[in-house]
Amino acid sequence: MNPDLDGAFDAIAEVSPLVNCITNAVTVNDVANAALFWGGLPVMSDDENDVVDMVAGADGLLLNMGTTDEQGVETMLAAGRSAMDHDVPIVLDPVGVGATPARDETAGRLTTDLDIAVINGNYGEITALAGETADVRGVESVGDYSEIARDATAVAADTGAVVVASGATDVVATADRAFEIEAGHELMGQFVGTGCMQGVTQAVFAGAVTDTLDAVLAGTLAYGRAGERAAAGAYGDFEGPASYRTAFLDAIAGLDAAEAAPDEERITELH
Ligand SMILES: Nc1ncnc2c1ncn2[C@@H]1O[C@H](COP(=O)(O)OP(=O)(O)O)[C@@H](O)[C@H]1O
Ligand SMILES: Cc1ncsc1CCOP(=O)(O)O
Ligand SMILES: [Mg+2]
Repeated sequence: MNPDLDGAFDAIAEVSPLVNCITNAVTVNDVANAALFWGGLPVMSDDENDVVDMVAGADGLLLNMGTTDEQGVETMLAAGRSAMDHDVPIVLDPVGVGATPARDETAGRLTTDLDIAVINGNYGEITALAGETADVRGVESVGDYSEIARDATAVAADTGAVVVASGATDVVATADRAFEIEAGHELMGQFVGTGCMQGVTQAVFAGAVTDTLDAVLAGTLAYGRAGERAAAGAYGDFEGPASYRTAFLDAIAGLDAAEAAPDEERITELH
């Protein structure tokens, strides 16, 4: 199956979803531009005095815990409560969960106290959230994850979120369905920020497309296709990972539903 890319791109053009991102200091600019280039409106409010009101009028909230601290977690919880009060979908990127106890505790608080619409993490992070043994070094997923679909499903069942486990093959799971998405390029794993930009991609798509699973399948496929089109040179020549990053951002900006649509089916429903 392939998702309704025409519907998703039209919805984003119509809504121009405002997405408040509380995100890490490493990739914040790439996250803002990825949101803008898809057709959303990014705002990076992270002051508790401001963010509660900002989220009240937003279409999406991204919580990326890459460089958060104690105050940052409280701000995320306040922003998340505002999102829940105003039916704003929350996307969680549990960066580095499984690497330290503090990160495990933060992810536990966010998933317990908030009603999360989408969790987008790499294989190691999703496996750690499932309570299974994971090998997360800093923010990198290392190790072998042959049970990733089972573990993503367990996280979905536990939290009610649509779960995206990113890797060479992305896995998307709800409590009762799971999919593999074959899209993307290995160059996407060779610079910092593609996980973070995938998180904000979910927030833009979920901020415009009513059904969260439809939004995530379309957003995940489109994101991978942007990586492929850039790798194919459709957005200019590149010399290595740094210039590929620029081509990749240009691909997000340039991609429309027709270019995002692959020639063959890329999504397999596992169950
Ligand atoms: N070898 C690969 N082949 C295809 N896509 C990849 C590959 N490595 C990473 N990606 C893509 O890059 C994005 C970020 O994934 P990942 O590297 O797992 O996240 P993170 O940066 O959070 O560790 C995802 O869309 C993923 O599909
Ligand atoms: C390196 C680093 N350290 C804390 S957050 C961060 C960025 C992680 O980015 P991504 O998960 O997109 O690779
Ligand atoms: Mg990541």
